Amino acid sequence: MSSLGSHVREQGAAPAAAPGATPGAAPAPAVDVRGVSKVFGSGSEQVVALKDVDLSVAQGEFVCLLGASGCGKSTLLNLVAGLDKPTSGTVDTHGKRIAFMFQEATLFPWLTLAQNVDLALRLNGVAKAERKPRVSELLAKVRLGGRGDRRPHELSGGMRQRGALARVLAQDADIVLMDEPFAALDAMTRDAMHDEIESLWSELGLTVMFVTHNVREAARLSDRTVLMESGPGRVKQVYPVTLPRPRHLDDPLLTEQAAHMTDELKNEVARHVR
Ligand SMILES: Nc1ncnc2c1ncn2[C@@H]1O[C@H](COP(=O)(O)OP(=O)(O)OP(=O)(O)O)[C@@H](O)[C@H]1O
Repeated sequence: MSSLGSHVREQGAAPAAAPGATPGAAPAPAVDVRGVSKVFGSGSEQVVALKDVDLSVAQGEFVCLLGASGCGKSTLLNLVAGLDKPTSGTVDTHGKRIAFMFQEATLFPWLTLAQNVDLALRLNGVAKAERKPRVSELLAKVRLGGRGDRRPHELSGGMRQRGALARVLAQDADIVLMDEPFAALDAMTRDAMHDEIESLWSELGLTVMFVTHNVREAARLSDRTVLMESGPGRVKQVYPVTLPRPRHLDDPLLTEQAAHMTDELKNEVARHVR
């Protein structure tokens, strides 16, 4: 483990209290990654995707993972989701419910938006009688009220991601893992989605781990941004982002914070492509 890794652990032990938490109470952990390494393949084909990663995320915390392509961000999310197992080390999510959101909205194209959300509720064990009002409520929450009869191809990219968000909410998750969810959206839509996810996160007390290549997005959204290094993937630096919320991308203080992180990221990318 690097000394920066231990910095993460200290940070994770006592971040800002979660929205709705008892004032002064230490936030409970939602995710504990301890000494995690992940190796793919073997022999000359072997890739050490992660090495000795330590990271704690508190309940209600918003953490962004930033780093050059291939530094293991998605691998780390997959391990937290339980979709894959570490080669060594442990990942503990304390029995919490986890939902995943990807860059491409994973809506079934042959179902309407309402049916997509209904299916997520059904898979979550919600009784039929409760589902219809719940679908309407969830679509209203992501500002898609009245669009439930549309199929995914009839929606804009931003609307599809809102639909994906409604499906995430239908899963009643405590922890939401987001892998570059807004990367394919235009700047204006992305901006609106930032407001959306921030207000849902705050209202519902979600714990979010959010992968991005976009430094300003990380400064806009996160309580802490974790910069990862590549070859092998490790935690390089952790940046607490303490700017008041709601934040605005054009806030000079946010620009300043992002510039600081950009310098480190540029060094990291340059080191990787050398
Ligand atoms: N299933 C797999 N088999 C073999 N190698 C893999 C597998 N999954 C990931 N890798 C390798 O592990 C490393 C980390 O990949 P990962 O996708 O986690 O990085 P990333 O930081 O999310 O990249 P990007 O930003 O480009 O999405 C890369 O070298 C990748 O090629």
